[in-house]
Amino acid sequence: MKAVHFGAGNIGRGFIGLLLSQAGYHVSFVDVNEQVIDAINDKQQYNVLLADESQEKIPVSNISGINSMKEPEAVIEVIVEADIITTAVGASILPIIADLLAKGLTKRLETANAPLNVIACENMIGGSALLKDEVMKKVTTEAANVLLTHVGFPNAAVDRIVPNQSHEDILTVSVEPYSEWVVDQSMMVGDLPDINGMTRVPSLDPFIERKLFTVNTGHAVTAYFGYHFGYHTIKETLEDEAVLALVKGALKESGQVITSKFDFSEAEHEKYIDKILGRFLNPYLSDEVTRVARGPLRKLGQHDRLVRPARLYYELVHEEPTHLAKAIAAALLYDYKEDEEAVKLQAMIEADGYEKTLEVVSHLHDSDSLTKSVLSQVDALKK
Ligand SMILES: NC(=O)C1=CN([C@@H]2O[C@H](COP(=O)(O)OP(=O)(O)OC[C@H]3O[C@@H](n4cnc5c(N)ncnc54)[C@H](O)[C@@H]3O)[C@@H](O)[C@H]2O)C=CC1
Ligand SMILES: O=P(O)(O)OC[C@H]1O[C@](O)(CO)[C@@H](O)[C@@H]1O
Repeated sequence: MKAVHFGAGNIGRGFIGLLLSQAGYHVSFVDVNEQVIDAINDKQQYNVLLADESQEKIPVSNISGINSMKEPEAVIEVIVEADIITTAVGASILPIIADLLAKGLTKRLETANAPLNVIACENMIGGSALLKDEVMKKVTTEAANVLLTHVGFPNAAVDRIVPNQSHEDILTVSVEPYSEWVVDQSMMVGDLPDINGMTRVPSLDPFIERKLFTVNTGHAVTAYFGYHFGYHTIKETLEDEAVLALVKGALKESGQVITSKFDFSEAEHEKYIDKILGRFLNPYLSDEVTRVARGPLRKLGQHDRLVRPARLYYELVHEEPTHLAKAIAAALLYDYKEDEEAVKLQAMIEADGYEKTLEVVSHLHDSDSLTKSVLSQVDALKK
């Protein structure tokens, strides 16, 4: 069995590539990072280290790598032969990889018509659907009609904390022991063999929203407050009782949205939140606030982890989400110079002010209650 995985980074090597290899697939990693691809081809194996008291080392083998900048034709060839395709490249990169995917899938139609699933494993709602739209824009109408029936793009939620790595061997990756990969069964085509660690569900919405608006909301809120108050790591930030209270406040607000929208009880959701806070405090992981805060323009997007739960809170709970608004304010103040999106965000604020920036980045208008709430929290944080 053959798998093609785009993105040999932290989640690629530490989670999806690991599970696919364990399930018996040969994994062809596709990446633009020459050093990583050369190392994969040179060593043909790497280790995943579990960040807990066991420090278990899991060897991953039956792998190869392709540099898509240098060998696009080789990527097309592996797509032709693939039994499954996955990605973990970052939401903003999906439109870029759609180009090679479209070429590979078009060529595949000439020789093979076995069903295929393409699963985007990114932190966003509807990642595979977005990738599908991008691919469909790049193929002929004739090919698009065949792809619609032969290729599934099931949406997925992926959850495993994999921080920045600092091992001597560039392929070694430390991961938290916990992991969850949930895939929308209704969007799959054909018979995909069982993959240990992948759960199929009839509808993904409750799982992706619960995950994005708890794990990712909680993590992002911690990171933006952590940066604002001068902390370096997530754990250090949460050890400050005052910040922990702010994070818990934000999770209570997003939690009310989740339990109002979906069939999770409040008690069950409280346990879910506690478990996540425990994961953030894992003493065996050192996770920098600047990694978790990365990409503030994406994270301030209207459908993402801060603004969407805050807006839904107004709609469903009919109150002001003060903690989420404060977190959005902290995100607006995020000025880390080595983060390209943070630099752009600060340039926008400098040129046009907070209101206009919120309108462009988060689709919030100056008359929105959330805008007013965020602006007053910006003033409070700046004092
Ligand atoms: N690290 C984590 O804890 C988690 C990350 N995620 C999601 O997984 C995705 C990947 O995140 P990470 O693995 O942390 O990032 P990463 O930066 O470690 O890995 C991304 C990889 O994609 C590669 N890439 C960039 N452009 C490419 C292109 N055009 N073609 C092929 N490869 C390309 C990069 O070189 C890099 O190796 C993101 O969407 C993230 O939100 C989801 C859950 C957990
Ligand atoms: O910041 P991104 O790219 O959304 O992805 C990383 C996030 O995903 C997580 O693993 C949670 O799933 C956290 O580590 C982090 O908040």
